[in-house]
Amino acid sequence: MSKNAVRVLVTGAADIEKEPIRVLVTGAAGQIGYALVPMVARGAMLGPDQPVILHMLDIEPAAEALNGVKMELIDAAFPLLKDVIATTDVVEACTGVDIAVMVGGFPRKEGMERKDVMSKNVSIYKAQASALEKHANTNCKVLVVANPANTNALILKEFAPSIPEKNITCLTRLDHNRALGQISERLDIQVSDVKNVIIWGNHSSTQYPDVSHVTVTSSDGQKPARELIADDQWLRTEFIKTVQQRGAAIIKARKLSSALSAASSACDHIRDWVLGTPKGTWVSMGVYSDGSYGIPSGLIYSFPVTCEKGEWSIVQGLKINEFSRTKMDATANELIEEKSLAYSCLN
Ligand SMILES: NC(=O)c1ccc[n+]([C@@H]2O[C@H](COP(=O)([O-])OP(=O)(O)OC[C@H]3O[C@@H](n4cnc5c(N)ncnc54)[C@H](O)[C@@H]3O)[C@@H](O)[C@H]2O)c1
Ligand SMILES: O=C(O)C[C@H](O)C(=O)O
Repeated sequence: MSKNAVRVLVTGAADIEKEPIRVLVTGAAGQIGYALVPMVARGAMLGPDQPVILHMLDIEPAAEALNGVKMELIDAAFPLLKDVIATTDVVEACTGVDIAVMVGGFPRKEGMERKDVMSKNVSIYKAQASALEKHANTNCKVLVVANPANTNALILKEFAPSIPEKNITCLTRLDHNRALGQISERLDIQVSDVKNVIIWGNHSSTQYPDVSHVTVTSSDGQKPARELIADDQWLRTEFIKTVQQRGAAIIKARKLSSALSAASSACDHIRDWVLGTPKGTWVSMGVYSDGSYGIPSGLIYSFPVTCEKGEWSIVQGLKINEFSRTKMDATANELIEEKSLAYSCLN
């Protein structure tokens, strides 16, 4: 049977293998790509019974390394991995994909701000928007990881007008997970017992990690994290700063930007989007603003969302105090500035 043929393996009356889902990873020869593709092939993104076909894109200078990644994927003999396409041709990479994880681009190096990588990256996202629009599946879900992630996603949305705007998102789940991690460390509890942090805004040092609604599961039920931490000064200063600056701290320590945590969080983002968020839990996703919470539309902004049947919805009705309002507006203002800078880079 050819690898591309739709397989229906009937091994027992009720045992029918699902059709493979095609997942594009751009920048697949890079460090996030190298961590991400085995996670996808193992089922960490789409579930342990979901076959996948990986489409890996990189640029010509990385073609040999990309082929090496393909060789390793074959060598790992992942049962869920039905085929691997490794290419430097953007059309071949985008054709027929159901999920696109856009990691390709230039990472920030020590001492650089995200704005420094803006001009290199937004032009890549403008070009790849049209390839996705023309060649991906109509309902393709897009996750932009490469920085500046929110603004790259916005450029992709603007230059791919026929992709539904709800299908274009950016990664702030890493920041969300970092905030959960900091709270669990502070309280010396399991991270799985902490939920409902919010990352508002930009995946940058202006993001606002908000603990106002975080709860902790303990033997006597759910308790607000704020009450258990009992140190508002820490929550308003050091905690926020640590989460905002975590990317820079990893770069300082590794001399490379975060990769395994970024790859794992990208899997979390797509898994929850496609398979749904657990009841009573929300996650943070960078999505196209509809004006909720007074955030201007026309920006890709991180909100708390729940997901069901492959659709995200912004959690509504949360109380916003004055401290939060100021921080939410500051990060929105940075995104407005980034948007105009991005357009000036494209002109
Ligand atoms: N949103 C987040 O939470 C988050 C977290 C970590 C890193 N990042 C960002 O993710 C991106 C990738 O990081 P990395 O550490 O893997 O970088 P990397 O340099 O190791 O890999 C990037 C890869 O992209 C490739 N590439 C460059 N231009 C391309 C193009 N036009 N098409 C396809 N591929 C192209 C490069 O050849 C390279 O292999 C960076 O922009 C980084 O800042 C985002
Ligand atoms: O901060 C960076 O530039 C890398 C990445 O976005 C991160 O958050 O780790």
